[in-house]
Amino acid sequence: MTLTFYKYQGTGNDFVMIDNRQNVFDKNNTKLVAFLCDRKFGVGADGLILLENHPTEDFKMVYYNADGNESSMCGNGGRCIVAFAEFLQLITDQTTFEATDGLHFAKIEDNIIHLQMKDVDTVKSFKNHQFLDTGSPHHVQFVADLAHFDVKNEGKKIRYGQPYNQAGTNVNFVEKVNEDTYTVRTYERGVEDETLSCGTGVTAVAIAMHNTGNSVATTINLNVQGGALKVSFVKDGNSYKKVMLIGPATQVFKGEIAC
Ligand SMILES: N[C@@H](CCC[C@H](N)C(=O)O)C(=O)O
Repeated sequence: MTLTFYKYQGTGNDFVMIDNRQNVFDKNNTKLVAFLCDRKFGVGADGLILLENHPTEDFKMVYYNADGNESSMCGNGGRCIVAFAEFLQLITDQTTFEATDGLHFAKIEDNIIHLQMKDVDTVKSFKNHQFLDTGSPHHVQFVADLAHFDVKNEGKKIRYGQPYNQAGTNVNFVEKVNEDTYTVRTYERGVEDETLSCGTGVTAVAIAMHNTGNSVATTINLNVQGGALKVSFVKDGNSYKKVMLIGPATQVFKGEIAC
């Protein structure tokens, strides 16, 4: 069988994107997803995303990590699928779609995707880190000299260590640039490596920085390995609402692969 796919990237977090409105894709084939994401034997990507029909909203997003398993929300993937929906002429400049963590509103302004993320009601603070769920689970921790930090090995220890164990977490290492700007490097669960950017990760960092009093700003700039993102939010009591992940999403190429 020959499969038509598109490749997208959002600040360097890259995805195989498939239009599955005609149910062309074998959704339970973990090995096929892992093969397509394999950088040596397949297309190569951090994850694979299916765009599917939805009974009431514009479309449905189904997200798989590079290891082949369906996973929780992907923020950069969410921005990329909005760009893909516009490319397919399913939407114009705004949309509501369903992902694993619920409905997401998004708008496109000057080619930049503004994706609303789920509300965050709980930020758990520990001595050296914070833990929160922004659609996916995130450990947030300051480190010194982030540019030379061993993200892969230190991230892996935390991801598989207590209290996360096998279910795991994504791990974000952070350095402050100024009051409203941070540099972030992320070890991603399901990729089991550092990625160039993680959308739910920078969202978690922005909220954690506000929650811990490191920033009073409600729009935070995040520098990642693959570019720059912004996260804005409104603090309402103990909750973070109207959380927006803002940044570019680009189609890289279209292809066909025998599988
Ligand atoms: N790259 C993503 C996060 C994808 C999910 C994550 N790997 C997990 O399984 O928790 C993003 O941009 O948010």
